Amino acid sequence: MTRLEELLTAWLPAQRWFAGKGAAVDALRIEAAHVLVPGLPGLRLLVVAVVQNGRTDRYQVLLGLRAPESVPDELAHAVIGVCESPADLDGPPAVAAYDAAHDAAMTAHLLTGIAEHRDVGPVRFRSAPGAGVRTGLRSLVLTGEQSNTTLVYGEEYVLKTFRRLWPGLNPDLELTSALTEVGSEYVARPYGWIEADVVDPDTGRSSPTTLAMLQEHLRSATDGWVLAATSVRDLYASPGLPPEQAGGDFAGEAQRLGAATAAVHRDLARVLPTDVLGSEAQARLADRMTTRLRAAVAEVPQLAPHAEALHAAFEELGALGADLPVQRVHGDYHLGQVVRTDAGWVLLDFEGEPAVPVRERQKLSSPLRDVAGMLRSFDYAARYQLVGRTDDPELVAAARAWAQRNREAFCEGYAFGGGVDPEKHQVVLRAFEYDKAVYEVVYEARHRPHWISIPLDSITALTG
Ligand SMILES: Nc1ncnc2c1ncn2[C@@H]1O[C@H](COP(=O)(O)OP(=O)(O)O)[C@@H](O)[C@H]1O
Ligand SMILES: O=P(O)(O)O[C@H]1O[C@H](CO)[C@@H](O[C@H]2O[C@H](CO)[C@@H](O)[C@H](O)[C@H]2O)[C@H](O)[C@H]1O
Repeated sequence: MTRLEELLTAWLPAQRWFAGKGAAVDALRIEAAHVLVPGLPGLRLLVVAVVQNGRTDRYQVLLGLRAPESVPDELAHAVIGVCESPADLDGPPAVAAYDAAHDAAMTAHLLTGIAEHRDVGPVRFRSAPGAGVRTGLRSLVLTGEQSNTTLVYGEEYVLKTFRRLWPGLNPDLELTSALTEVGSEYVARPYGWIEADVVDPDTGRSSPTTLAMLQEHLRSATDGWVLAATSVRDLYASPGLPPEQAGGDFAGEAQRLGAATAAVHRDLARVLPTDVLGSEAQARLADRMTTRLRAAVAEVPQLAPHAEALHAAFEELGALGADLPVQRVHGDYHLGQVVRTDAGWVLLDFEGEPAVPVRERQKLSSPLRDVAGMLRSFDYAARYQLVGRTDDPELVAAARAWAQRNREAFCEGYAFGGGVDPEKHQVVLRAFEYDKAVYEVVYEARHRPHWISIPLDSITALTG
């Protein structure tokens, strides 16, 4: 009979959050299978090690096991397959294995665990100091293009389960907690987390690793990407009109978002370490960008014609000379990471780039890296409705005008909100924008090949 490992080998690569798309799975091991609730062996938290091209990545799977005939219809879409029963499961010889994130009867235990500070073997459930956590709420999985899996409990909480596991405290929990402690109005309050000790393959040591974060659910939130996309759609529906006259103008929001971003950067610099990069450190930063560019060109050959121009921009950063202030930053900032609530903009997902080890993501960086991320996102919002239609010069000009207007508004808001004026730091800003666009080309090649033209077209336009 099929083993669970075989089922997972077929299932994992098909998941949106699986990072190793495009490469074959050479081996898969279940490194840990924690029964989360004593007496409930049908709910397990798996740490699954996946070997691809000699590299091992670890993923978290909340696994449900039931007798095949007792899987209810509403869980049919979550079934991974039927496999032989684990030795410690006192039940039928064959069980249906399914993604228990979709099973509200199972996920209720996660909330209870957090509320009760449970320790279950090496898995620790914790609530944030002073946070009372309500239990008995039903969860639903948020759908969407995500690197993780987020559950919404009633109207109260979201529980973000980190799918790809990197040893260490997840920056999302770390930075959101730090900002909440200083009373920032621009983040959603964390209520708790789940962690376990996971072995760091590089050091062989086991370190506490964040598995999930429980956070305030922002009920009135509208995704920044959705708002921006609506504005672009309005513009395309008004041929010949400039963005400021087209209705649905986004510039006011972009400006407020810039100010909110500056406030968050200011708070992060106040409560967490800061430093200044001198010329040698800048040269190393530029070298890292070049290394990433080389790897990207090897993976996506369409980048090759632009490599020289991109490299030149990185070298300019390396030779900057003037000191570069660095601090903790968001690290993967874009319109899908911000939501507009009744009270204003709120920043989410301080996790950084999920494909980068947590150790790297905890390093200090220039806040202009986040600014560059958001400017790239304006460019994405302007271009994505043009995929396959770039031969319409009027629409292309409208897209350019929209991105430029919102870019200026965001930078103005950022400077007004107390940040440096991004437009006065062109060399740094450009290098970060190019570096992000290179990252995006690889990201799209792996996850959304039909969108790869978006960053590639921007790189063509940016590098001339
Ligand atoms: N606290 C929250 N309140 C309301 N919606 C949220 C909250 N956290 C996340 N979301 C929604 O879930 C989406 C994905 O969350 P995010 O943290 O960015 O996960 P991922 O790392 O998987 O992209 C966000 O774009 C937002 O729409
Ligand atoms: O939000 P995540 O942490 O999952 O970030 C990853 O996925 C993002 C896409 O969902 C990706 O962002 C890119 O696409 C966005 C539009 O969908 C665009 O606004 C961003 O500018 C662009 O970078 C992000 O890079 C990736 O890490």
